[in-house]
Amino acid sequence: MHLERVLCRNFRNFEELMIDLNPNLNIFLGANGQGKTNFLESIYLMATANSHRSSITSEMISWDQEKALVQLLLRRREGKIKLAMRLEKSGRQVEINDNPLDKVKELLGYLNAVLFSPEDLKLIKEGPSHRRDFIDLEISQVSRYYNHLLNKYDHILKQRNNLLKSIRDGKSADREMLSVWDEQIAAVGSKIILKRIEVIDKLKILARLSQRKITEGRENLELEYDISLNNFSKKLGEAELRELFIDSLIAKRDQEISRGYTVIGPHRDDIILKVNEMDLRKYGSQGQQRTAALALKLAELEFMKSETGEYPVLLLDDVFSELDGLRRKALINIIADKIQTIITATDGENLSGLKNNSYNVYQVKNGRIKRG
Ligand SMILES: Nc1ncnc2c1ncn2[C@@H]1O[C@H](COP(=O)(O)OP(=O)(O)OP(=O)(O)O)[C@@H](O)[C@H]1O
Repeated sequence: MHLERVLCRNFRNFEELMIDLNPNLNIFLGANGQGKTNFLESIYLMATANSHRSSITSEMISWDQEKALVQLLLRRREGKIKLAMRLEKSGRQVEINDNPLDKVKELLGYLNAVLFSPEDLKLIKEGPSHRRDFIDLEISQVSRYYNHLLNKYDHILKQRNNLLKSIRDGKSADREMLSVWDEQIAAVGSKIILKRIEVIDKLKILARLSQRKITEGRENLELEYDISLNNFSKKLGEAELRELFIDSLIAKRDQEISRGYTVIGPHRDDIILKVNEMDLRKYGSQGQQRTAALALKLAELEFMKSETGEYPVLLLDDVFSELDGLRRKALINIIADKIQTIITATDGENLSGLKNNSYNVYQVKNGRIKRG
């Protein structure tokens, strides 16, 4: 798939912007703070229905305005699609081919995009929530049903936590109601866990391949789902996993009541990353961590291709200056003509290897973008 046109009106520092993109490579150059990341944000917002920088709609609207619009023309194998998001301080509305959708999340699955930015090192270095978000966002882009499960799980978790707090604080003694929530959280949570494991099994093969390629066979990257339920075995089917989930909740009853929240479930799980059998987060060098972040992103591209039959759009936010020769080469080889890529950089210094393709260059200055 590729984007043909991006239109932004009163989005961040863009008053009115209409950019026609090259189906292969697009390079956006500009000094710091001119609007390069804002441009990528407008695209990623349409892929994930959320900004990667802020969940607050009003922050994306130009400061002196009440409303903003982002509109994309997308070409997929089955034809052209027009996606639009209208942002107002009170919320967002989305449209597909000029037809409004009921929920913003229904935008998921039309535009698939992979974003790689220096921030992605957090995926390796920081806490489990970054890795959970990574896997959840990735699956949500190819499965609206999975996203629906996540929303349902969040809702059940909140209700269950409220009840646990009330019991702890002596405001409620409704332990029977707790059993009802146990059933519900286990039913939805088991589905989420099984899907994550299935996807991680695919990703680990792809990421391992990428890591070996980038390091010329020196590093083996491994990914493993780290589940918070005791006695879990990969052989369990959905019904058995649900039973195990409920039993585990019952075993944790006193602990959960004294803490006032749910201590096990997919919201507490993690992904363990190892290089050559060593825990990457704790012991990996900066270089190994950067390579793994890149390998995961490359795996994400291939995973989406295998799920949807088309490569997603690749957004690279100022990453070339941070990559060494080998990693840069690996990324350039992947991009080569088959994936529409949108790159931002402060200058073209590290991008020379890319320019064999057909490409457009744009200059970004103070919220204006000009080709050439
Ligand atoms: N809601 C908004 N309304 C108007 N301007 C905004 C808004 N949000 C951010 N900006 C402006 O956008 C600019 C930042 O743009 P952006 O983050 O795209 O920078 P960049 O070109 O990617 O630079 P860098 O290379 O430093 O990342 C800043 O000048 C900021 O003041």
